[in-house]
Amino acid sequence: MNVNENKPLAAVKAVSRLPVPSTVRPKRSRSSENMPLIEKKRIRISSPEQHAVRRSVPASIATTRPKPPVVAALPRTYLAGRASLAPVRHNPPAHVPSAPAVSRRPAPPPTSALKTGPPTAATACTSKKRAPWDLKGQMDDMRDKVSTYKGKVQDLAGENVHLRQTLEQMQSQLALAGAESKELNAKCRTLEAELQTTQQKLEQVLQDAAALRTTVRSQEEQLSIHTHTIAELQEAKCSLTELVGSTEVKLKLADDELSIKRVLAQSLQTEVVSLQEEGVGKDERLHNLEMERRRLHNIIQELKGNIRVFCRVRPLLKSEDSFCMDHIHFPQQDNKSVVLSKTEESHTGRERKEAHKYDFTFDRVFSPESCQDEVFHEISLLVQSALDGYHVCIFAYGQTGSGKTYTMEGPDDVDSETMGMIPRAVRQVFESAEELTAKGWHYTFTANFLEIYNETIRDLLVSKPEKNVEYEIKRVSPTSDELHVTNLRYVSVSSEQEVHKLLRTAKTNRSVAKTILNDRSSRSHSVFQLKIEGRNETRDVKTLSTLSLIDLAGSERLDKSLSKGDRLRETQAINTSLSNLGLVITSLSNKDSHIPYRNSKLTYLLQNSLGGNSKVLMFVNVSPLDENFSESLNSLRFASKVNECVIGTAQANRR
Ligand SMILES: Nc1ncnc2c1ncn2[C@@H]1O[C@H](COP(=O)(O)OP(=O)(O)OP(=O)(O)O)[C@@H](O)[C@H]1O
Repeated sequence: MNVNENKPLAAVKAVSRLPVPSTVRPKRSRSSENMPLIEKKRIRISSPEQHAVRRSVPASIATTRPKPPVVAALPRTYLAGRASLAPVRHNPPAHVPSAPAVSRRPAPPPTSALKTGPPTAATACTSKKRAPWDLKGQMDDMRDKVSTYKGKVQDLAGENVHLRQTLEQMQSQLALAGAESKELNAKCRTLEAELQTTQQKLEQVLQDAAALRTTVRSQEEQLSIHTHTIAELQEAKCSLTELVGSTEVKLKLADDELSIKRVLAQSLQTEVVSLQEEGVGKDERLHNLEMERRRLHNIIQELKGNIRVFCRVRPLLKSEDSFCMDHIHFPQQDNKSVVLSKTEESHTGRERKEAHKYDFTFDRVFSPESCQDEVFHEISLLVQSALDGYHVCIFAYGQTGSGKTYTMEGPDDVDSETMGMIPRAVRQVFESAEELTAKGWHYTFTANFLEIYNETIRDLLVSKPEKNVEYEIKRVSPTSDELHVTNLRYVSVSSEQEVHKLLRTAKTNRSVAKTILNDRSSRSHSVFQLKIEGRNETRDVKTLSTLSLIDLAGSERLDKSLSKGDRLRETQAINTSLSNLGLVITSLSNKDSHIPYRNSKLTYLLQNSLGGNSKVLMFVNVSPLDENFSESLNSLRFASKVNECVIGTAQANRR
């Protein structure tokens, strides 16, 4: 631009001879000077940025943002134009007030505007070129120009005034806007604080809402459960209602039935009373019949003899196949005879003598074929007597190995068929006692099991006996006939099984002793006693009896056993006690004033069971072996003697 500034002046100097003051000659660019004024105006007005600025002003006024200072907001070119008093036609003042609202970042002025300088007098005259000599014309032109410039200056001054007013307005608006801004800031802060509080509250509310949602969910679950339960309950209620309905119907029917039955019951009650009266009479008759049965039963027993002897010959064992038993015969006519026969040679041995026969008759003879059940059948009435209040004593006598233990207890591998007299008697006692409860009888039982070896007593129910324990036979009291053994174990039993348990214990204890002391069991008496106490409270009757079941020691003779030392003493003791048993029975039979019970422990212990007030049964067990002929003969002779005895009439022990 500066390059072009001096060019018009040079041109003026070159064409004009009139002095032209350099001060009034404005510097103009050649391009600007040559540009028509209207075109310059068009450039300014048509500047799109200016249009944009003007258009944007009203829109900017609407915002609440603080307004920028007017001067700062005006484009530089705009101000520069004014400062240079450029002969540009400005927009009317009416548009100016909107200038303050121009945005802080106005659009850059057009480059053409920057390059445009104010029009010079020379450029104004270019259209009408005066001749160099036409100084007057030139002067007129200059005057026109001056007046034109004056008018412009006036316009600009007016515009300036207007702009100042606008500026003041804008400043006041700015102050207002500042105050408003402060107020708005304060409000904003308040609102921010409120917003913060609200946000906190919102967070709290959200948390609460989350918790509530959880609660709602659980409540919903519970609700669904409850709903389900309610549905079930309703179903149950429906079915119950139906049930109640049907039950009510049934109840009504039952009520009707009940009233009918009440009438029936009344008539039945009357009948019962008459039957009860009848029953009392029948009870009385029944009791009398029971007592009569006992009396008759006793008479039968007495007729059979209060001491009876059964003979039993055992069969040959498998190990005894080589032996024969031709010497024992059982006559066919009855079951009460047994015959022993033996052919004896003469002294010279040349001639054979006739066979000797020894006939024996007993209450019952059992051949080797007889089974345990058959034998027990014959003694069961006697066992029944024990429950009726009679002392009953059953013992087995015979030589060792003749079958005493088998008869009384059974074999080692005992079963229901081979069970001996003791377990069978116990079973019958308990079964009969049970049956008699219907007739008002109640029984209690006490059991003991002992053994007498070499005249000393040992408790078979005690596995490990204490040393130096004395077993003495004594009266229960000085006035009582009842006996008891000191330190002996008396076991209260209430069932057959309990007694069987005791029998097993005794068997074990006996077999232990047998091992320790060379077949001691054969040389000892084993005594099982069951004390039976009965009471009939309605009749005020009591009974007391003892059922004694005894397996005696082997009765072999001293000369045959060739015993020495301890064995001799054992044999002597056995023989003494067995012969004392015979003596007692004989004395009882002879009704002697003195009965030698005290001669042996066995007879002393059994005195009540052997005496007049008891029923005695002796098994004489016989071996089938012919080598035992003489022992068998002795046993049968002893049994015969016993069988001949008649012991006085037994009395039931009733109180
Ligand atoms: N009636 C019988 N039927 C079958 N076997 C029997 C019979 N009697 C006894 N026996 C058997 O004979 C053997 C001897 O019998 P048991 O032991 O009973 O004699 P015991 O007289 O008791 O002898 P001990 O005096 O030594 O005790 C045993 O094996 C036994 O099982």
